Amino acid sequence: MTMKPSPEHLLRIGMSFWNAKALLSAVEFGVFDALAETPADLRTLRAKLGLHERSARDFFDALVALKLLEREGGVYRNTPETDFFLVRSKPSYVGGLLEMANARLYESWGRLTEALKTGRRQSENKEEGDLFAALYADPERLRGFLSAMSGVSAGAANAIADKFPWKDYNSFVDVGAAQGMVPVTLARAHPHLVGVGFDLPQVQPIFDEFVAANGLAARISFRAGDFFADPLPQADVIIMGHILHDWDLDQKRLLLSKAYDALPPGGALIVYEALIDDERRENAFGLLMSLNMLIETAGGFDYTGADCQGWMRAAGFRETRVAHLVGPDSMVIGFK
Ligand SMILES: C[S@@+](CC[C@H](N)C(=O)[O-])C[C@H]1O[C@@H](n2cnc3c(N)ncnc32)[C@H](O)[C@@H]1O
Repeated sequence: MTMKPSPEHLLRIGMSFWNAKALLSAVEFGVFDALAETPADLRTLRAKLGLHERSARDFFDALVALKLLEREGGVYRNTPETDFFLVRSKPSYVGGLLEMANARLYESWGRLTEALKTGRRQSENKEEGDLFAALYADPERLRGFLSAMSGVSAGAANAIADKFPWKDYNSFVDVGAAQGMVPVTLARAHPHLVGVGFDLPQVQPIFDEFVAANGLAARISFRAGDFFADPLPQADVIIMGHILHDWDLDQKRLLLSKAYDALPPGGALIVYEALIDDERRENAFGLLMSLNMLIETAGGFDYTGADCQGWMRAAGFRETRVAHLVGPDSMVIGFK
């Protein structure tokens, strides 16, 4: 029997921006924050959030249908998942990434066709080559970006804490540490570790605030620097998360060789990203992340575990291996 073809898969993908934008607007309105305070009926919730009456009911019920809210007897409440991950006041909040997607990426991705034609980045200040210079000129955007990075790296940070043999090492440097999610997670999980977050000087106040709020200022410090202009701080383990994909191949190789120089013999480099699978056909998130680098950066691109191991070997690392972390994320470890 031949299967009747169905357009369902195509239409679901083609229209999935509807789902995405409904969630992004819900985060922007603070729907999950409001319902964490108290579950509410349509009238109360609409008034609290300031929505026009025309489509408020459709909006909230669409969120119910998307399994982002629950509704019982006309009263809306968060699902366990949205209550844990999308309430701003909770330490488990990962909505910074969605806030950034809403405020920046949604619009820039509207120019994907243009980016694919020209090879040129499309996010704000298109003419400026460096994403970070463009981002960090505006303190609001800087804070939003750094908190978004915590959302991106929270799951990977826990998995790195579990899956790397930390008992054999005493110190680490997280290169391009952003708000400090990885240093905080590692220090919390392994009380013998001391760590440094290395990043551009503008990042320091936001990093220090996050580390202090987690009670870890005694074991985690910040070092300001530019990883292209300055040597990297020395430590037993160097971590680079979502760093290499921002840069072109020569810059990637330069950063890997700087990491090699900063490690002692026996030291380790951990690179983690949404690594593309070696066959380049499974990890759609990794491949789309690479397109996101087209949208966001002058020459960045994502890569496979095999690519990264090859560059590490060329930089001098004697042994390399790839380990899956969580979801689309994997790490490549290089031992000096
Ligand atoms: C994409 S974010 C990754 C953040 C974090 N490692 C993670 O995985 O969530 C890149 C980080 O690199 C930092 N960065 C960019 N250019 C830098 C430079 N030249 N020197 C030091 N840090 C830099 C940015 O400030 C930002 O925190």
